[in-house]
Amino acid sequence: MTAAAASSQASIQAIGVSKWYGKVTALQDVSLQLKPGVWGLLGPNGSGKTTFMRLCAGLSKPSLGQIRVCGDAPFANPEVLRRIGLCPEADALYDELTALEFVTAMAELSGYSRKDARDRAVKALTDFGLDKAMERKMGGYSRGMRQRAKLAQSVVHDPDVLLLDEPLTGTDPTSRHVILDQVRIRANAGAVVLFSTHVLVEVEALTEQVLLIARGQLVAQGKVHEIRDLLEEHPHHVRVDCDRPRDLAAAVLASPEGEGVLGISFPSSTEVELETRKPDETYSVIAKMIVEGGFTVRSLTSPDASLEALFHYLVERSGRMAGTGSDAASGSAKPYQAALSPGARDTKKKGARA
Ligand SMILES: Nc1ncnc2c1ncn2[C@@H]1O[C@H](COP(=O)(O)OP(=O)(O)OP(=O)(O)O)[C@@H](O)[C@H]1O
Repeated sequence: MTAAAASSQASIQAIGVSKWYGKVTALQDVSLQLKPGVWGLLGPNGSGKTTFMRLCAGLSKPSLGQIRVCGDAPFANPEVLRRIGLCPEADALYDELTALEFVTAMAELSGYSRKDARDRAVKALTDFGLDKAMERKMGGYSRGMRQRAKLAQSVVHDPDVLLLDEPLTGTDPTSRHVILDQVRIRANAGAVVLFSTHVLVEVEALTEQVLLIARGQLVAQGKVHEIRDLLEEHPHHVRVDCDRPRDLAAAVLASPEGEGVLGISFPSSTEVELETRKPDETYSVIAKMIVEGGFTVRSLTSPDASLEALFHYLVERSGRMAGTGSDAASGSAKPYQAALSPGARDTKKKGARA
């Protein structure tokens, strides 16, 4: 590593990165470039978030392609590793140690003297709201406290690149507030913060910049509002559990506002499920028909209100567009990041209707 690279700006770059574990493809041809700021890495379980974080943290090497952190490969590269902080998803703490002992030891591993390491540990633990509990053994900590101890160790050496794998897992609203504040402070100070989660609202509270990953592929990259547009664009399902589901379906279809409905099915004898491209209109027409027809409704739900549905939709659609069928993990589906890059919104819309 050169002196120039050692002082280069904080960044993460992936160039055609794939990672296999035996026959399992955990990541497939991921390319991206991240500058300072907070980046939300969104993906359902098993989509490759942790694998990507581990590659960035230098804990493993890509099977193909290159990862560069601050301009250089992180694997077995102490100069780069010194600039990286990782809060792993796994809850692997030493229960017999106090948080202060643990975070001090982590700072010493980063090369600080015992005294400096301890001072830094006290500051990091205080920043994460553990000032009163730092001398207690972590075995007695709640989940949220354990999470904050892990976060404190990830920032104790003031890293330029902060990798946070599902950092809000098991935290209560107060802990979340503290954690999100610290993430903002680090990003404002010039760090690249990669924040993984499967919950869109967690990211929305922090940043506009989102990377969507599914089945190991980067399926979309853009601003939160662009992702929201995609959510609106993809077919939405509304399920109603009521006394006369077939009559309700007929009433909705007969109404002029029911024209956005693309399909109807009856998952059980008391349920009707409508597929629509215009969820707002469909919700209002259902409500109107329920009142006018005097239906008795037990529940009205959307089975795909979560991001999970969007991931499946994007992966399937990108697979169809690339002519590879729905199993994008085994095909060469084109990710959406190009379509979602600034100035390319029209391309995306055209592609969406193709
Ligand atoms: N060490 C490993 N050996 C074999 N397969 C692995 C290994 N690590 C991950 N995988 C597989 O790679 C894929 C991606 O896993 P990864 O843990 O990166 O996903 P994730 O998005 O972090 O999931 P989660 O949200 O559940 O943590 C999964 O199919 C997983 O089973």
